[in-house]
Amino acid sequence: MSAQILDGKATAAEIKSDLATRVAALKERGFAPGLGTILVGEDPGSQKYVAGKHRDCAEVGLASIQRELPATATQEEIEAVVRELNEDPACTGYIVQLPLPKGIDENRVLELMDPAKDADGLHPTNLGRLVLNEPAPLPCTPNGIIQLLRRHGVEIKGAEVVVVGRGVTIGRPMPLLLTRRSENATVTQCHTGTKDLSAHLRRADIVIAAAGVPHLIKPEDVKPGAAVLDVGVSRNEEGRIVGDVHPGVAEVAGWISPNPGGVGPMTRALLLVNVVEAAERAAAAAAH
Ligand SMILES: Nc1nc2c(c(=O)[nH]1)N[C@@H](CN(C=O)c1ccc(C(=O)N[C@@H](CCC(=O)O)C(=O)O)cc1)CN2
Repeated sequence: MSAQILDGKATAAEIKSDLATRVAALKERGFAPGLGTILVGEDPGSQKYVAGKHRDCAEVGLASIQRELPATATQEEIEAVVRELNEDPACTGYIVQLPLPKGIDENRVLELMDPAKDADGLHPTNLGRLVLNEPAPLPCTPNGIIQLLRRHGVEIKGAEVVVVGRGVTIGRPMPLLLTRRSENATVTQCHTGTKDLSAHLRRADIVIAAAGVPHLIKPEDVKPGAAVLDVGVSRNEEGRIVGDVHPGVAEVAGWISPNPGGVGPMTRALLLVNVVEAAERAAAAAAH
């Protein structure tokens, strides 16, 4: 068997094309949404992701506002930029690129953001709204994974899903999205403390691998026909991405997301969705 591809690049392109039409409609009504980014330090991966977010903005017609600080920036200097974007009317949504340099209290920075401008859905208020089933911007990677599965016709309802990882951007929020009534999946969350990861994986209809451990998921761990999403980003000596999923898994799985070209482009597209949806809500509120 050779798995079908969950093509994130093509799916993200479809989403962006729809967003371009919606942004043009907002502009005609006098609303010009803009995405802000705060990047601290010179991590090449983070620089690349942020550059990609601004390219996407240009593609769909969103304004973009970039703030860059050196790796030596203090907590106070970063918080000053957060306050500035909270007040800037041209910036209708923004993100703080993670991770922040060592020594910076990431949670304090996220908590200082205006939740109404939180384009990542990672502010504690918005994560709380998600828990309470209230409308909120959804965390971009988990939402990107759901959209990727839906658009390829992979059945989520009733599926046994194993999420490997418990980080703030993917592992923690992923089960919250999957267990909403609209998805109705049954989720097992695995992590470094899980005793027999392989036993959990072999039962899964859908595997979401976000551990950051190169080739952690082997062909013998995967149930034949399962959908396997690789969100792991490690780099080899040449700087190339090595995912959490061993290439041999493609011979066993029914569906597989390439890495790169799978979940990454979806993360970026769903970020734009959050910005456009917030602007559409503001436009609707102004009309009443
Ligand atoms: N504030 C946030 N920080 C981080 C997030 C996040 O969602 N919000 N997630 C990751 C990084 N990330 C988004 O910021 C991200 C990761 C990967 C990609 C992407 O398009 N990857 C390409 C490959 C690019 C490459 O060659 O390196 C792909 O998968 O095809 C976009 C965004 C951590 N930080």
